[in-house]
Amino acid sequence: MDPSPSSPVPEYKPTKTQEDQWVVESQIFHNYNLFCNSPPNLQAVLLEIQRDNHIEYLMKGLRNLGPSFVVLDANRPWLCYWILHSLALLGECVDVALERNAIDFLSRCQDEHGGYGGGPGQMPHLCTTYAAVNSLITLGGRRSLKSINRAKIYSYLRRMKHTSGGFSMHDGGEIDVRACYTAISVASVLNILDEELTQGVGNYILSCQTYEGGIAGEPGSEAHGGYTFCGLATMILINEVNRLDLASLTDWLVFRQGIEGGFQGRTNKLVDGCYSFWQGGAAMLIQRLHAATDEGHDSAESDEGSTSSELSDDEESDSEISPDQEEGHDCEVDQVDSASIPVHIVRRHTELPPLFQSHALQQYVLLCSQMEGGFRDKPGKHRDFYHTCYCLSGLAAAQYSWSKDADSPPLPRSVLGPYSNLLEPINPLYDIVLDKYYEAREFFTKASEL
Ligand SMILES: CC(C)=CCC/C(C)=C/CC/C(C)=C/COP(=O)(O)OP(=O)(O)O
Ligand SMILES: [Zn+2]
Repeated sequence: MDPSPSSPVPEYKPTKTQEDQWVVESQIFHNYNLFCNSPPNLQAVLLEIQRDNHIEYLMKGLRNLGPSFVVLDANRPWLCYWILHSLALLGECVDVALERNAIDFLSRCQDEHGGYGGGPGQMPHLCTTYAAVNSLITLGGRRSLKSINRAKIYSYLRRMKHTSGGFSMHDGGEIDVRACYTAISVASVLNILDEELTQGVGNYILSCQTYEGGIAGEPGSEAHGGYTFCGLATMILINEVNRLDLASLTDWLVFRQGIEGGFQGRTNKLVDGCYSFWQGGAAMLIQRLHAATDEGHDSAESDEGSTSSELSDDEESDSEISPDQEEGHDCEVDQVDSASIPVHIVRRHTELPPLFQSHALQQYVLLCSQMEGGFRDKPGKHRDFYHTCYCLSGLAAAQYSWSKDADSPPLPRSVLGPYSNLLEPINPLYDIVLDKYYEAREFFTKASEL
């Protein structure tokens, strides 16, 4: 039927997001076309991690924080972490002078009542506390680890604890899933996690899982990759992951990978290199949870049959799943030695393939986010240390998401490009390079025994 002249078909007007999507897709596919139409020797170069350029960019950034890290802003512990962790992923150490400078600067950010601020004299904040602690662990060594005042951090975390079960980002600050993650991650890695801190956290995170399956920043908000990583990692660290609807979380997460190869942070938004870690790291955690329950079984069979992702505190008791856990009900935190969970996560490997298209993600990071030094969100954007850190962390998550066991490196087929692209392995729960995590674990276990 002809449309009536009195009601003409409205002119099609794309939304701003659709227009952005077309521009981004055309830029991304331009990069991919360039790659496909290049001779093999050039293709090999395009897929290579430009290690030297990245190291130069990162070292310059570290030095530019100032001889005494005097740049004025509230983000310096974050800058330290993003740069130091990126260097560690690339297998690079910093020299003694820079290391001392970083330790001294971070010590000056430590508040007299506990926690770290964005700079010396600034109010302590959970995000900068997380960034400072992860930086000092990444630097490693006695001097660095000893500089962290665990007793005061514990009292700071207790002060940030809110009656809702969550945490405030700072005195009088907002309560959200980031605050839960940063508080629990710091407490866990420093070996000061106890029931006073974990109480009610699971309920709070659970109230943030949305109808889509992902996790939002606060109850009633939209599911987002950043918060999904934070919520999932927190639930694993407090040993309550079983309470989440992991099936719908997994569905939501895997559909966030776009045809561009990268991940988007939320439905109908653009892909962005930093979600390589927030989504890719979360996918790696879910895969490790499967490994935890699949151990000793045929993976395909147990993939269908397993209903619980609860982690128990020793290898033998892995099969002892209580009827409650079997049905996915609440679990009892105090039965479990939460301190052993982070090691279980990194020790358990699986022959299950990654939950996402690992090569496609690596291709996005290498061909679209990688610059002559540093990484970016997407073509057309500038590089920065945040995206460099999370593109590299996501790349590591993709490379290590398919290895046969904890002690063997990934097979060459898991690594896109030359095998020399392989980065250092991480503990995805904290996003800390694995050998630095083990060093800190040993140090803070002994510190507790004293
Ligand atoms: C450890 C720690 C503190 C983690 C933080 C996690 C994290 C990255 C949260 C994301 C915050 C957020 C709502 C971004 C949306 O930005 P946007 O609207 O610009 O981006 P989008 O379009 O991709 O959603
Ligand atoms: Zn981003």
